[in-house]
Amino acid sequence: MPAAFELSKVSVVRPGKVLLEDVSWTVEEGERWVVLGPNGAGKTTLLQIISAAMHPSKGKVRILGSKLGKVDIFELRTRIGHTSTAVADLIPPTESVGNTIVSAAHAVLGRWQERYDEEDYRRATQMMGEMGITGLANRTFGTLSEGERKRVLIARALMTDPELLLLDEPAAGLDLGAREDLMASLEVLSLAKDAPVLVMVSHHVEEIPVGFTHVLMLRDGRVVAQGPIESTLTGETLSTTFGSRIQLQHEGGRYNARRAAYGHRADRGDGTGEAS
Ligand SMILES: Nc1ncnc2c1ncn2[C@@H]1O[C@H](COP(=O)(O)OP(=O)(O)OP(=O)(O)O)[C@@H](O)[C@H]1O
Repeated sequence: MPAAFELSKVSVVRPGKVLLEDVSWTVEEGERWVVLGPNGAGKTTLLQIISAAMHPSKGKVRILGSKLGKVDIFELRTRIGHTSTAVADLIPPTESVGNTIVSAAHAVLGRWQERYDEEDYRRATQMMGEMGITGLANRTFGTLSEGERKRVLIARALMTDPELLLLDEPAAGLDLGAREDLMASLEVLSLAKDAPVLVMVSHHVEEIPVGFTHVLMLRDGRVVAQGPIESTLTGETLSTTFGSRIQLQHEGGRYNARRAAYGHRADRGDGTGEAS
């Protein structure tokens, strides 16, 4: 089976600024990745590359078996789900939740006169169930809380049964309860056998749902570390990525991080920490 996507020595350069430098990254079927990094590290730029929204200045990109530059990107994009605040901003506030989700079948934002069949409605209902928002079907998008909107966007992105689902900071701006509700929905999704390959961008280890398998850490456009989350996400790699001595704890499949107390080594956290 080909990799879900493969980046080889990818750089993105803009006048006076290197956004990504020499990034090589392969993601296989069945993997769930979190991309961590501080503000300005290049995370959104990386998602733009793998969503076929941007071409690199240098390097090679293969997405879902096709080489970027030699494939119909409009066809390719229909196989990729993408949620971000930019997508949310395009949804008319008066659109119902049900229509916001079902209209993904025609790749439109805001329902007009398209026709949908039984299967479209069945799938929209199923996705609302999976994201725990069935009760919101008749509400308008503009009246939803931030947490409810995030789950509607994910249900919409899942509507077309994408092979690759990209989540750009899905928990940003959520309160603790809404974040944990979203984490529960993402945990169900990440553990589902038929789920798409998942790539989630975040600033916070607390926002990594149970079931995520791999991590890529970025700083100043360069990869600090990447690999299986258990062995790659450590106090040491987090400290290098965020430029601060960080202590990591891991319990019940979830992570939390804080500044390392004086005398603690910023090392892999298993709840004990080590004095140096
Ligand atoms: N067209 C451009 N020209 C110059 N610099 C750019 C351009 N687009 C993005 N940048 C810069 O590139 C860097 C990486 O941006 P990007 O949005 O990918 O980072 P990010 O990791 O997603 O950041 P954040 O966490 O703050 O959203 C930032 O410093 C940004 O200001």
